[in-house]
Amino acid sequence: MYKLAPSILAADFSKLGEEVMTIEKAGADYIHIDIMDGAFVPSISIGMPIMKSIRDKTKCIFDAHLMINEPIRYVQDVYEAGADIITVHAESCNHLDRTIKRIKELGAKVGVALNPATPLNVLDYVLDELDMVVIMSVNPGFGGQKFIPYTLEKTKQLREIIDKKKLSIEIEVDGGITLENVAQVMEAGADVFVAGSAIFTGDILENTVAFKEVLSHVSKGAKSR
Ligand SMILES: O=C(CO)[C@@H](O)[C@H](O)COP(=O)(O)O
Ligand SMILES: [Fe+2]
Repeated sequence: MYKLAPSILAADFSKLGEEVMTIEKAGADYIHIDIMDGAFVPSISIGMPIMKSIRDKTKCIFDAHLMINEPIRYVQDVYEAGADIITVHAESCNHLDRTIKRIKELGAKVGVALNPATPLNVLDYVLDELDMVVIMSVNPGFGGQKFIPYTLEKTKQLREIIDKKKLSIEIEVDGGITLENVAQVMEAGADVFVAGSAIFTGDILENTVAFKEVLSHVSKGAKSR
């Protein structure tokens, strides 16, 4: 089953609780929460108090995407704020293996994100420890950027590796996904689709329903998951 993970980075924060309830009603699977530190990425976004404030508004899975240097310093706080899946960037961890183990010890699911230019082989020795790999299809730091087409090939390669090893790891693709290009991302082999501006610009309910409609149809070449 394909999953939709609206990124609240593009939400109207003055009515965040309401918007989260709207996307849940329309079928969102994960709530994607982008946490940025102004150091690993240029921008600063939101943190644990905001996560906590919406935790009781929805039963959706909280998918926290940490764009912060040395995220090991904060994984416990993020978990306690309500994260179900905690994703760290391979590029931001001095000790990726230790960071993965720490997240698992907490009882959260663990994801590792790769910037567009980071090769897949950085995951060679840790892949079977992971619940999710996040292929960044934009350079992290901002919503509303254009999808980088070469990340489709990277997604296909990762799909092949995961299938060959018979691992049950979700592939999430994050950045620049729209109703126009989502079918290509499905065909490349992704399981989870992050969409920020494409969900929160205009009618949130209609946008979410439209994405769910596309994701419920297995397009030519795509496998049913
Ligand atoms: O992690 C990031 C950006 O760094 C993403 O989660 C974006 O926030 C997705 O937003 P759109 O590209 O869909 O507007
Ligand atoms: Fe993200």
